[in-house]
Amino acid sequence: MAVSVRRVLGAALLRGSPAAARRFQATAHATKEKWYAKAKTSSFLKTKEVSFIGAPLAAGQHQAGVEKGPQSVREGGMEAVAHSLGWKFHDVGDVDCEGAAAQFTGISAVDKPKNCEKIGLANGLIHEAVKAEAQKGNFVLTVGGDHSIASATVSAMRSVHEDLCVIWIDAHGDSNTPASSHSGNYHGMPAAHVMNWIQPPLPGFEWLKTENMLKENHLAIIGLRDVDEVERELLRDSGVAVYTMHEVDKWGIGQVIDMALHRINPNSDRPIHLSFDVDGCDPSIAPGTGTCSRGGLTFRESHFICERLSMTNNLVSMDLVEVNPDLDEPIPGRMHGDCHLVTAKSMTSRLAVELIGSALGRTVI
Ligand SMILES: NC(=[NH2+])NCCC[C@H](N)C(=O)O
Repeated sequence: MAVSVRRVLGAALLRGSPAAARRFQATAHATKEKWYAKAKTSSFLKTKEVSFIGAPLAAGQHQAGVEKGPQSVREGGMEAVAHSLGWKFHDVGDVDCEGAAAQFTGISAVDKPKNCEKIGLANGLIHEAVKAEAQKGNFVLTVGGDHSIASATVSAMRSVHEDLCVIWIDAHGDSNTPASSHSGNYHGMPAAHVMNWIQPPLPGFEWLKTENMLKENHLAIIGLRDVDEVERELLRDSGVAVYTMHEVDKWGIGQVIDMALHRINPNSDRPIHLSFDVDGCDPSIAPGTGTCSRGGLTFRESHFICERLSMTNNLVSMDLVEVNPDLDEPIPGRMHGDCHLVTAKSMTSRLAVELIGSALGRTVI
């Protein structure tokens, strides 16, 4: 570490910029973080082991195919990538979302969200699986499925880590209540639900306890550009730290992440969960998802988020959601810089594996 800092400092001085060198030194000192993520795990983890949980839930939206997300990430080389970064990889398998949902056969007690009881039952299983893996002290990687699963994963992580804070990457707020939602789709509601904005309690979600919900000021959402009217008011009036694409344009992703972390984790002493919706990325790099929105995060901005969070040494878990292989586009051709361990067949699945790699500590040098 010392060598690399000196090298960069030296380079800055050689370029005749002592101010830049001082700035670099100040940042290195202030963040108290190591520059190489590869060798370490989060200070909140007991092991350098990833638990991979497949959560093939599709009932929170209407496009078929998103249930194939976990398999596409597995086949895309996830295990090999994790191994190359020094992690043991434990594939827990897929949660039986369909089986759980099939247990509800009646007519739903509510109009909105659609499929409420079915999603609640499936999410209950996901919640238990995530909690069990987190209790072992492993890094928990849950691959969706649609973003509905986040109320299960966040509350499970929160039940193990009381101080948990969450970075939520998304084109959408996912902060609708049944009353504010136009679509009635639950994948537009999990953030609101896990912050206890939805009353009365939803049928099927009896496992979701108030003590495992997230405080508004422990959530930061980044990448927004497609928000519903009432949802906008809800977010504006809340304590959630919201950074839309406007803020990303204005400040750059580096500043935005630092501001977000400062809001939700000011003393860098809280464990962090990353809930990454691939539709936060621009459709030009992530076309295989159900609710695309133009003007999203670039390839580098998306990776920077994962790299930066890995470097905090506080990242304990991650969701990667909304990859829909049926809507995806083929990879146009291999490039020299492509990692040979990533064997995904289509663009968005490939991006998902690569982003998880960055969150697990992949660095250029
Ligand atoms: N996780 C997602 N892709 N959410 C999209 C939500 C879209 C819209 N705001 C809705 O509530 O229906």
